[in-house]
Amino acid sequence: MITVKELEKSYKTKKAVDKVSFEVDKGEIFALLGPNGAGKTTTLKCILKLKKMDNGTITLNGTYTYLPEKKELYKSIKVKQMIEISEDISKYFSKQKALKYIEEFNLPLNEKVGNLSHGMATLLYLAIILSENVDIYFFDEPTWGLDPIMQKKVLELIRNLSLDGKTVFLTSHILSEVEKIADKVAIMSDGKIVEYDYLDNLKEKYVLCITQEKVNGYLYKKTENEKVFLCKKEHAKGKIIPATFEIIFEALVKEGKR
Ligand SMILES: Nc1ncnc2c1ncn2[C@@H]1O[C@H](COP(=O)(O)OP(=O)(O)OP(=O)(O)O)[C@@H](O)[C@H]1O
Repeated sequence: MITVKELEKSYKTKKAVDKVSFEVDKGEIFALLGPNGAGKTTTLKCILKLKKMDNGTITLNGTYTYLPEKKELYKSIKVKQMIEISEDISKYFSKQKALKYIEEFNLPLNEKVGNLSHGMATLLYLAIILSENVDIYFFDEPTWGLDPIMQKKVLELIRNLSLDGKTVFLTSHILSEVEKIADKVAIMSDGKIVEYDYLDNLKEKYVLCITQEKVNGYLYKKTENEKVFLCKKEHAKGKIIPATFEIIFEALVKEGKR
């Protein structure tokens, strides 16, 4: 549903996205991960044609909607008017669904959007996006600023989209939530993709090993008399222990910045 090949984008002298390629299939949840400034939002904006890419090819097969990183909405209107406006401007929007989400998210229909808390405004934006019947859903940091209960609910709703055959592209900093829902991930560091695979494969592929020998991998930690490496299973030496997704992420990002 989404194909990105050799995408490049620079801001003046800063190469924000450097030859990024990946594919997302129908019904998949794909997570683009990386530390602050890695190039995730720029990649997403190039895909959505909100930014002009310098090089590369992008193919999008289907209708789509987008939850931006900055969740800004009209402040002076009420929540229920926001729903009515959404119905007017999008042919894919279901008012009935939106009202169901508004209730599920405990949002006050008669409150002005400008009076909602940061988390409530995010939930309103999510209610609108989730009420669009499209093929592909793009979410830039969908659970940013939400409490743990709402975070869980939103993750479940995103998971349900894929169970309905919808395709999901999300960016996130929260690895534990990505681990719960993503099928496939790409880890970005300094504009480049440093790892791209199905999440299950990724966790199978890497281990930590503690040894004094030289290892074909990434030095994760060093103490006085030991070195801990993250490496692919076939390169492991010494004492081998499983690597968590968080450790894999940290080691690959550190290496990517070198
Ligand atoms: N409009 C812009 N002008 C100049 N540089 C920019 C602009 N937008 C982004 N950048 C730079 O491009 C790089 C990638 O930024 P981007 O917002 O894509 O990262 P990100 O991975 O989404 O980060 P975060 O997780 O903090 O949102 C950063 O170095 C950033 O400073």
